[in-house]
Parts: sequence; C-alpha cells; structure tokens
Amino acid sequence: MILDKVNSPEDLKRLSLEELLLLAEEIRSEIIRVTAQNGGHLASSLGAVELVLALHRVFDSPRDRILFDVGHQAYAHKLVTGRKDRFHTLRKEGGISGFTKVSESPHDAITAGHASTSLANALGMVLARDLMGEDYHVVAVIGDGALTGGMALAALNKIGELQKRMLIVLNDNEMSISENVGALNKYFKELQIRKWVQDAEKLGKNILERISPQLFGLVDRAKEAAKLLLHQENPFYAWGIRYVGPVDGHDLKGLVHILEHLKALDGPTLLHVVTKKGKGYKVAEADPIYWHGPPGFDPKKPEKVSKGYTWSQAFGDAVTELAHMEPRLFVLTPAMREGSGLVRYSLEHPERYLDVGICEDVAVTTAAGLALRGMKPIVAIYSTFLQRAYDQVIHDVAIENLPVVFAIDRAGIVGADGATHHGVFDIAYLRTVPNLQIAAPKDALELRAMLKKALEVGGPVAIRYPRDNVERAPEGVWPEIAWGKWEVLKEGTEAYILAFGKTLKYALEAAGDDPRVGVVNARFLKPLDREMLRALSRYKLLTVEDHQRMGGFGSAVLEALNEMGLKPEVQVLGLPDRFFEHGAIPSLHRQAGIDAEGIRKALAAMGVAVVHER
Ligand SMILES: CC(=O)c1sc(CCOP(=O)(O)OP(=O)(O)O)c(C)[n+]1Cc1cnc(C)nc1N
Ligand SMILES: [Mg+2]
Repeated sequence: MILDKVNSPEDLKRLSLEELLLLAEEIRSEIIRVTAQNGGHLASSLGAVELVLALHRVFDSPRDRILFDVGHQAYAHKLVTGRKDRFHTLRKEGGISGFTKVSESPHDAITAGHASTSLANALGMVLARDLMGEDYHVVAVIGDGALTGGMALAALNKIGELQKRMLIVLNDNEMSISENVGALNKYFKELQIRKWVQDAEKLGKNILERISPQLFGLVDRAKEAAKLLLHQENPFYAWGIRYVGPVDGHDLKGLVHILEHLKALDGPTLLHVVTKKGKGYKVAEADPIYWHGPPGFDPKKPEKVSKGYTWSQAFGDAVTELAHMEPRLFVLTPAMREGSGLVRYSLEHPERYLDVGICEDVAVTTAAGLALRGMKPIVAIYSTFLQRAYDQVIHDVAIENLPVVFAIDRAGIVGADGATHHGVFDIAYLRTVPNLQIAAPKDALELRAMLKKALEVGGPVAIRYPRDNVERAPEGVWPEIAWGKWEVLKEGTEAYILAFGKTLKYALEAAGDDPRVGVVNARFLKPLDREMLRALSRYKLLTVEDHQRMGGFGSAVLEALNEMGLKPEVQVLGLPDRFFEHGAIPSLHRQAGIDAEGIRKALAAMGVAVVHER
C-alpha cells in the first residue's frame, strides 16, 4: 500500500501524481473501514480527501499551519500526519480524537469541534507570524456550513481590512449536517451554475489586459469596474478578499496546480472548492445527512441503523403535537434539525420552523424578537452549543423576562465527540441568570408536562435532557406537573439522594431496596423545592448530577441550605474540575463517580453502606 510509505506530509511530496491518486483511494477505504467500526464523521471526511492531499502536497505542515474548521473532516489529515497506526482508535477512550486537537499532533493547528473558529484563529496566527518576523503559510479550511457562523463572517471582515497573507479554502459541498442554509449558500450555488460568470470574467480580463499600458489608470479603473460588473455581489471582494473559484475539489492535479500559484500571492485569498459530501462511497453520496456521522456499520452492506427512541425524538414528537394546539409556538434550530429531533416538526409546521445555520447567537436573539412580538419560541439547542449564545440569553431574553423556552439536548457527558461536545456547563452558566427557570425531566412524559407548562409559566425556561434513549410517551397525553416541586420516588430512613436529570436512574439503582436510602427526583433546579429540602434536611443528603460539580445542582442545594440556616451532612457528586475526553458514556460516568457505584461509595463514606447484591 502507498499509505504504508506515508508517515508524514513530506512523504507526499515524493509521490507521483498517479501514486497520489491511488493514495486517495487507499485513504478512502481506511476511513470507511475504521468509521464502520467506531462510528464517526464519514461523509465530511470522504469529501475532503483530495483537498487534504493537495494541501499537504503543496504546503509544509507543521511549519505551515493548516487549520480545519470544526475538525470533523480531517480523517485524511490524521492519516498522512503520522497517526495511521493509531487511526483504528478513532474516538475511542484513550484513542485519537475525532476532531483536530493541538495536544494530539504538531500538525493539528487548532483544537476544534465547534464550528466557525478557524478564521479568527488564522488571523491571530498571521498577526503573530508577521510580528515575530517569521515566514510560513497559514491555511484555513472552512466548510460552507461553518461559514454561516457569525464568528467566521466577522473574522472575514477583519481579514479583508488587515490584508495579511493567508489562504482560506472554502470547502463547499452545499451541506451542513442537513442541507445548508443562508443567502451566501444560495449565491455559491448560483456561482457554480453560472459558468458564464467565469467565462465572461476571463474574456473581460483578456480584453482589459490588451488595452495599451499608457492607459494604465484607465485599465485599473476598468478592472475595478469589470470586477464590480462581474462580481458586484461577490461578498469576498466587498470584504477585500481575493476570490478564486469555484474549482473542482476532487481534481487532485488541478488543486495542486492552483494551490502552487495561490501560495505565491500576497494578501488574503479565498479559494472556493466544490466537493461532494461522502465522495467515493455511494450510500454516503446519496444520503450525506445520515452518513454525516453514522454509528458503526457493515462496510460491505452499509445500512442505516436505528439508534432506538431518543430524548431528541421525544422532544420532537412533543413540540410537533404542541404546535397543533398552540398556534403561537415557533421552533428554531441552529443547524441541528436531525440532531434535535425536528425533522417531523419541520415537515408538519414549516411556517413555524427556522434553521438559522450554525449561529446559536442568532437563534436565541431571533427567538427574543419572536417573543417580543407575541410568539412562543422554543430554541432547540445542544448544551455545548448554547455556550455560543450566553450573552444573548441574558441580554436579549432574560433581562426582559421574555417567554423563550430553551430545549437543551445533549445535556451531560455525550461520549465519542469528547471534550468540545460534552454538555456539562449549562447549569452553572444558566442558574445565575435572573428570571431563567431550569428543569430536568425524568422521562418523556415529564418532558411533555414540562414543555407544555413552560409555555404557560411565562419568562425564560431551560429544560435539559441527555443524549440517551428514553421510553416513548403516548401521543396526546399531557400530564399536569406541580411546577417547582420535587418528587419523592423512594422513602428512606437515614439518607436521601437528590438526583437531577439523567443520574436519577443511577440513584434508584444505587439505593436498591435498602430502606435506609430514599431517592428524590429533584427535577426543578430553579426554582429549587426549598420546602421539600427543608423537610429532608434532617437526613443525610447526597446530590448527584451529570454536570460539572462546581456551580451545578449540588451547589444550588448547598447555597439554599445555607440561606435557610440548615446544616445537614451533604455530599455533592458531579464531574471534577477537569475536561473529559472522548469515550463511552457509562465509562466516563464511572470515572466521574456519578454512576450507581460512585453513589454507593459516597453513601458508604457517609456511613450508609448500601447492601448491594451483584
Ligand atoms: C461535528 C459537529 O458537531 C458539526 S459538523 C456541522 C456541519 C458543518 O458543516 P460544514 O459545511 O462546515 O462541513 P461539512 O460537514 O464538511 O459539510 C455542524 C452543524 N456541527 C454541529 C455544530 C453546531 N454548532 C457549532 C457552534 N459547532 C458545531 N460543530
Ligand atoms: Mg458543508
């Protein structure tokens, strides 16, 4: 195999073009083989194979810095930068990350996972390079989806002004996870089909260049005019960024040729490459949405596998039904239609659905605008991605106590996506926000009850639920819920476990049938059920949550006890003050000590050693 001879990008420079083309196919097979075993971002990485090889052929990583936005399309990059022997550990505990990661390789220019960070990162790098008098290239590869992020567009604005030498490669496959959205996306599509724009531009430039040099000023002005005429709406020119393209992102020879030329240019250049998401694997080309991030599959007979009924689907079913009952309900997603369980809702209520693109800040503040004008918006958003819209939650929603519901999916440890994606900070960053109420349902029925009530209580409400399967709740059933009240699931004589959200099942498992240990579904964090807390304060208390220990549910309980002047023995179980890498959720929970075993250990340390039949 040619891949056997490739241990660094240097080795790519010694290959013939034919060998490079063969290598591309070997890399595709390896990506398919390992993703079939481990799961992962198959379609994105298959679509970027030629682009990655061309970049590493032309540039000199790690001296030159090649950044991959989101970093999920970089499997070929990992394979040619010395990690092919570890590639089979992709996304596994202790294995290599599914995204680029600075601590994993000198070839990984940024640690990524969240979209739209590459351009600002690249800007920082070129500023440092020039200030230190160093000389290397900085190349940022950004997808059309990631380019819908405000960070990326704002960075372009600054890059165009500063005119620093850098290359931006727009990897345009017209897809985010779902179909991409936005005016830029529409424009790129037109650019690709409006061949005449390219021909006219070529013709226009030839004619202009033949005008005699004496008329140099005129030529220059004419060129500017031609540019405006031919590209008047090309935003990159408006941003002061040289635009080249669109070119075929799978034509390895052509890409190498163009990159060699662009390498010599000064100032910022954007190369627009058109790729096919899932390229080279029929099922992934045909359905890049499912094959964006499949769980494992049989590479010989690739079929979609059902992940079972999830919290996301329970949410999607609930809001779809609610929207039939509440005409003012409006659901927004920042580019996560499938992930947030909104496919059915988007089909049944297209007029009250909006995918804003990868811009969580826009999603939240658009919801604020909807609420200000009488609608009842629900922002469906992953915990980790809500981090992108923290100021918007405070400034645009909470201060005016607007009725916006945040349906926070993937709350807690999420598994193979790792540290950039675990949703373990939202309680801490939300509970200090005045007016904002926070709840966590124990099952799909309680989720339905909370969603319905949240639309009635007024003000902003955050409802968080985990990446997990859940038992389906019957359609049409909307149980009542005592808002702000906890629920005793098991009485105890010595200690009570106060569990918030997903950890409730661990608490019930840990308590078993030991009469000394009670279990409370502490489903409301704000408002906290102080009445029940006061009543339980005569027992030993153990709080447990799938969230950072610092600032989480346990902290809220301690603060409330302190304010009430109560001093029971309390243990707080949560994630320790460090990042958790990728791995299986149960294993990471065990490491964090928040699973049934960890709870039993904590109870034993409090003198309540639960007898547990193995
Ligand atoms: C991995 C992950 O979490 C991805 S990959 C992806 C689509 C990126 O589209 P792009 O066109 O940039 O790349 P492509 O897959 O090659 O088409 C999204 C929305 N997400 C979720 C997401 C949401 N919001 C933010 C801030 N970051 C991420 N990563
Ligand atoms: Mg894309």
